[in-house]
Amino acid sequence: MGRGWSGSTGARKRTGGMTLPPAGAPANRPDRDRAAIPFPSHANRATNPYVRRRENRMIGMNHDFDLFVIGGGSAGVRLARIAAGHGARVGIAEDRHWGGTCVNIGCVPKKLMVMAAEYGLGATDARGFGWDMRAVAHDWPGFIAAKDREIGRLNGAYTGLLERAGATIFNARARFLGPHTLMVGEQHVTADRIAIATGGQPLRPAIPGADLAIVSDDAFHLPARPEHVVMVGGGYIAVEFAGILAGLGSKVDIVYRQPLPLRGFDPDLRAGLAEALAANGIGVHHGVEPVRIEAAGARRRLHLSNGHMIEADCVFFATGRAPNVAGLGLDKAGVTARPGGAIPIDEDYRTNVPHIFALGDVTDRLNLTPVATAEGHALADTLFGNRPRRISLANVASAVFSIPPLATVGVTEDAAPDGAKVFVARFTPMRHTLSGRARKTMMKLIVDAETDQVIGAHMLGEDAAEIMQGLAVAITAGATKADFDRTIGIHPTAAEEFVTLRTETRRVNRGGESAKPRAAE
Ligand SMILES: Cc1cc2nc3c(=O)[nH]c(=O)nc-3n(C[C@H](O)[C@H](O)[C@H](O)COP(=O)(O)OP(=O)(O)OC[C@H]3O[C@@H](n4cnc5c(N)ncnc54)[C@H](O)[C@@H]3O)c2cc1C
Ligand SMILES: NC(=O)c1ccc[n+]([C@@H]2O[C@H](COP(=O)([O-])OP(=O)(O)OC[C@H]3O[C@@H](n4cnc5c(N)ncnc54)[C@H](O)[C@@H]3O)[C@@H](O)[C@H]2O)c1
Repeated sequence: MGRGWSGSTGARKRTGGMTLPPAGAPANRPDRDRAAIPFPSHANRATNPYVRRRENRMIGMNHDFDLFVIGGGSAGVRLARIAAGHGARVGIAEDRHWGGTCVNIGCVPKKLMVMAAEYGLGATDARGFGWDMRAVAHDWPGFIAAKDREIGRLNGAYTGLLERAGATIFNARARFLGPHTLMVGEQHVTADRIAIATGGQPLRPAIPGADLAIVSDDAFHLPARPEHVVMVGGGYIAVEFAGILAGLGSKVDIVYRQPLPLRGFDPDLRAGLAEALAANGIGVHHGVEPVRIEAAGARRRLHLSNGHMIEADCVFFATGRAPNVAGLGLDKAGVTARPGGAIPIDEDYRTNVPHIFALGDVTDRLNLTPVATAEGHALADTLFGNRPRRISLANVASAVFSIPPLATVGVTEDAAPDGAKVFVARFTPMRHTLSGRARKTMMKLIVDAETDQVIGAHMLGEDAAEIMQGLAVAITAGATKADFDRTIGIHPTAAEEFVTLRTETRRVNRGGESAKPRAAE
């Protein structure tokens, strides 16, 4: 390379064999996290056909790197370490936190916070099982410190993974100077190929006083739990943090524009979640928008489109995210982006400039960590692993870690083909027969009437995310309702309901009303 990668960028490089956790992997599963992917790094360079081909032809040898990745989040880290493992000369820049949104200010700390809230609610529920739980109190600063220690451990794990895979890491911001040239911190770097994996950031509505609100980035480091919070938005983050904060003892109001939360999810899940929010003591204000925020000392007044005002300690915007492209210098490289910043790509993650790729949230397709990591892995295998492949975004399961959680895979009832069969079960889960908590579980299957294939599965209730992962395998494999019916359940579980749904609740009827009334549920 002819240059030393040290100094102001803080770049480091080490090589060696490697095992590692996937981005966002829960840290309490060390054995599973140690994926059996060896990274003999430079040994790979001798045997890897891509490297041999490239070195034979000397393609790209006048550039510093075969691949430079901008962004060390879920997509970028996976791409960089797999590409380096295939023997490519890889550089990667991250200017904020290794592991990106998911590890630092997203999935992982959020899930720890959900768990914290669930312990408190569980302690209350335990009374129904004979436990004396009089002294239940939560130590917010203690919990945040414990959470931060775990996130710090994961940050170190990510840089370690990259270094041991043989990638050169830069603790610096990168921007384009030209199609093959980047400014990384204070250094010029050139690369044969460049991947943009810069993720996204929270959006604030353009209303007066918007800066008086917090966004999800702030919520992970609040010095104290706000006593009263107004969540604005009805999406993933709004309902997840409403559950977290209410579970930890805050008074919570949630304000959203639609009649129900979680637009795009199955209508029964949405209705069930709205009921669950209210049952958790959350004030639900639907069909309204925020119009302005004003400060009243340390308190905040949120004025709404219906003329009402809510005064609280904190207004929390969870009103969507926008791709991170500001200051990237896309124009210098000739890369085009859509008006909101999303970078359009083809099926092989190529932007309009063939040697520049984009993946993960910056493309604003399906903004989930497992999608970002799968894209990174597929791109690395395609470019450097002699294994061209694409991933399918059909039947990607997802979960919302509300309290209770919900999870989904495949089509919703709204999107199901005419005549599809709908099976619904709604019941009080066993634990709440004794806890006394007014909480229902809802499960639903949607079956194609012609092929008998199960084309959608939806659940609201405890363990929904854990249960749905297995159903996603069945649906991806094309399981039919007859396959579900011949599967013997595990008793006593809630999950067994998915294999004992025998009575059709209704049919999708695009011509008018559903064939059977919803009351049949
Ligand atoms: C609160 C919250 C909760 C979430 N929960 C879940 C969940 O439970 N499950 C799930 O699947 N998904 C969840 N997500 C979504 C998930 O976090 C994202 O889909 C995922 O992180 C996207 O990965 P990425 O690599 O595309 O981007 P990111 O993880 O955002 O990584 C991009 C990185 O690029 C860096 N960067 C940006 N510009 C530059 C530059 N010019 N130079 C150098 N570095 C740069 C950024 O600092 C960032 O670290 C959640 C998101 C949020 C906000
Ligand atoms: N469990 C998970 O997998 C998980 C969790 C959190 C986030 N995520 C990802 O992160 C993305 C961002 O999450 P999010 O909750 O911020 O976005 P979202 O798109 O899920 O929801 C945004 C909400 O804000 C509302 N909104 C937008 N502009 C508004 C305005 N001006 N005034 C009032 N309301 C407005 C929308 O109607 C919607 O209800 C998600 O779409 C998802 O891809 C995933």
